[in-house]
Amino acid sequence: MKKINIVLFGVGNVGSALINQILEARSKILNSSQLEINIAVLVNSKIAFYNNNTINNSWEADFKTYGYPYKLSHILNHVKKEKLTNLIAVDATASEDFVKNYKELIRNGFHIVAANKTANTLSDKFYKELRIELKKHNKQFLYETNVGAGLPVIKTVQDLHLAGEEITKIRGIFSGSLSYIFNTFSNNNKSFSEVLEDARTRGLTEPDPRIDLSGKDVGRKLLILAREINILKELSEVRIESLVPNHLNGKSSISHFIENQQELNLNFEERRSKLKSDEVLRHIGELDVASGELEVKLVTEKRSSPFGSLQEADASFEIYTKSYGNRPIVIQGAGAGAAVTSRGVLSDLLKISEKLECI
Ligand SMILES: NC(=O)c1ccc[n+]([C@@H]2O[C@H](COP(=O)([O-])OP(=O)(O)OC[C@H]3O[C@@H](n4cnc5c(N)ncnc54)[C@H](O)[C@@H]3O)[C@@H](O)[C@H]2O)c1
Ligand SMILES: N[C@@H](CCO)C(=O)O
Repeated sequence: MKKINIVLFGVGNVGSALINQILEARSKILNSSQLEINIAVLVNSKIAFYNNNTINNSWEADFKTYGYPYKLSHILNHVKKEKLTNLIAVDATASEDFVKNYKELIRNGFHIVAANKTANTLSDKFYKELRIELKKHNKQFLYETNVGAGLPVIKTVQDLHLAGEEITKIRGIFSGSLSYIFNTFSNNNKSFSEVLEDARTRGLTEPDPRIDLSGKDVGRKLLILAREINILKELSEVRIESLVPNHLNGKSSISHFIENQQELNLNFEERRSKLKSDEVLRHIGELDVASGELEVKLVTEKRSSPFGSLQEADASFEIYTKSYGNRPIVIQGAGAGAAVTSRGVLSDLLKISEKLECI
């Protein structure tokens, strides 16, 4: 019998879906894998709820009622005091600041599972130091949902690379958010801001939708895959076409952007009016290994092409390698959404637990 103790940072779309999936799957996992999953602490940006009993369906009310203003040091003291082992920190925040805590968490016995892409896309220096710290403390760090949400993209690229397969190019619709937005926008008469608002309220975009529209989210994913195959780049080196006008960029608040998002309509209306009846807009990421170029752009595709015929929030990744020649490995499916993402996080948790000691 094994038990893992999770501290969940980020109780938003993905974090909440994860708790509900764990509640639903917990007894099945206990029976099939002799693994008990305990969510020891729930944390959002303000409060932490220390769960001394088994978490149950009233977790949301308990979190609000019994949550205390939180400090990381309190959480570290709590897990020590309670002698919790097999600790895993889940980062389901979108915070650039939070990842600065990873090294401290590792030093205090935590493995890490991250949906947050930030830790893998800060400087090359941070990227390498984090891996040194993990090795030093014999801790694991899994982040499959960083690219393609629940789709097995990172593992596939890692396995090919590890086996000595030469990856030559990765090209695709990297963003489930923008896939949904441009599928919908190209196929009806709704304004761009209406489509964007619909995607946001369905939990399909980043908490700040400008992270998607500016191309930064796809740029991050390209960088993550590039680093997996030893292409040492910085985010600033990715060539990105931003779809956010300067006056609505990251320097203003999210609510200011949302209040003014109709200002995007004119530009996108113009792009849509230029489409022929057999064409659609598609947001593409490309990593060319030979040139070392990483590029993010909005293009026009034929409706009948593989990318043009994608539906809903589908992402699609074409991985070109030496052995597969000009017929790439294709990984395709929903590339955004809380349910598919949290399932990917849960799968990472189970993978980590396989290597942990029984207690
Ligand atoms: N939604 C998807 O389809 C998807 C897919 C892949 C990856 N992700 C990633 O998952 C993460 C979460 O996305 P989401 O849609 O659930 O976001 P969200 O905004 O709904 O939730 C984020 C949560 O993090 C909390 N938080 C912020 N700063 C914190 C801090 N310092 N400490 C503790 N908690 C903090 C917030 O209070 C909130 O509860 C993001 O990094 C996103 O990129 C999402
Ligand atoms: N913005 C992400 C989903 C949330 O991380 C994507 O489009 O893949």
